[in-house]
Amino acid sequence: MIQASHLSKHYGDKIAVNDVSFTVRPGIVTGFLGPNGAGKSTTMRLILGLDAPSSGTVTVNGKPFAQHRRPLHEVGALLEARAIHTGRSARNHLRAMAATTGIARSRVEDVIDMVGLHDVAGKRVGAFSLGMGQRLGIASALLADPQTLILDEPVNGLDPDGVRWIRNLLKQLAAEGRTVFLSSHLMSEMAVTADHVIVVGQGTLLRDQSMAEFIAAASSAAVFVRSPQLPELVGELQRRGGVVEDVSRDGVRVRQLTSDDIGTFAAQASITLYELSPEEASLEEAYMALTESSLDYRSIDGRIPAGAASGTATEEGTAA
Ligand SMILES: Nc1ncnc2c1ncn2[C@@H]1O[C@H](COP(=O)(O)OP(=O)(O)OP(=O)(O)O)[C@@H](O)[C@H]1O
Repeated sequence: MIQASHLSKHYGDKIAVNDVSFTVRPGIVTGFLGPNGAGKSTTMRLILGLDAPSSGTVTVNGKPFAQHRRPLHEVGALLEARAIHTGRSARNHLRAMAATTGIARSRVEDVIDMVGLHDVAGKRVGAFSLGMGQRLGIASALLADPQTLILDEPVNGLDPDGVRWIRNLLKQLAAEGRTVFLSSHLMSEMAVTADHVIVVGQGTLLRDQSMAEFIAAASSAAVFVRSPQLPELVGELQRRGGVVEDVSRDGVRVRQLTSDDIGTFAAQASITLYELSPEEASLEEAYMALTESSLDYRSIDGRIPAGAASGTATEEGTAA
């Protein structure tokens, strides 16, 4: 469990994190969302004791990270943009980490297998692709079998196979009762990975709620219906209090009635339905609606300038 309480971080007069309080619970995947510069990486660094808060506190399993006797057994982390320029092989890199943290050598082979690096474990890390580097970073994070995982943009640089692999891995780790906290700009992926979302904008907490609640709040509460008996259906639904919009040859959008109501009323009037779809916003739509006003890097024509694009280009992932 990660608990932030009135956490703030200032760099000179720049407020990176502004009085943020939240709890990241075990057993689920929690997504950390926000525009570029919103304070996500800073918050993660504060959790890991890599930076000191200006005020407030943040604890992992009840204590500040640095006060744990064996911190790497408590928290595994993958942070962005710190390349490992080493002539060592992946296996030797992990063995060196294991030796300095009192972890059995056999565990190194376990994590190599777990992250799918078996075929390249003898290869020099400096020659790794971005995706291989990310897998090595994840292996490093998992090495001490920690209860809590903090991952900054873990899917960065992974191919579709790698993205699916990490999604399943994170869900499995959460199902084992671990705390999993990850940031990503890839909304479609976050939507299918995270159960809960914490959204920040310009350093402040904008939302802390379940994925389902976050999406439902942005959804229109309309239902799209298709029927070969559209005129009869429209008449029936209006009689029952439905507000009917966008009638076309394809179908109709209905408000003020639920999909259950519409299905029941259509059946009672012996009207055939071909489709009955509650209209739900995507995570991207929900996120954009919330953060539109807090984008730091909007240029005048609305494009994100080069260098501020989502997903930070890292050469290789690494573990804290
Ligand atoms: N060491 C630092 N010195 C000065 N300002 C900093 C420092 N670290 C971060 N900042 C500033 O704090 C703000 C938050 O940055 P942070 O990297 O935490 O955002 P982020 O949400 O992780 O962004 P991204 O999605 O681009 O990774 C930014 O305005 C950034 O420029």
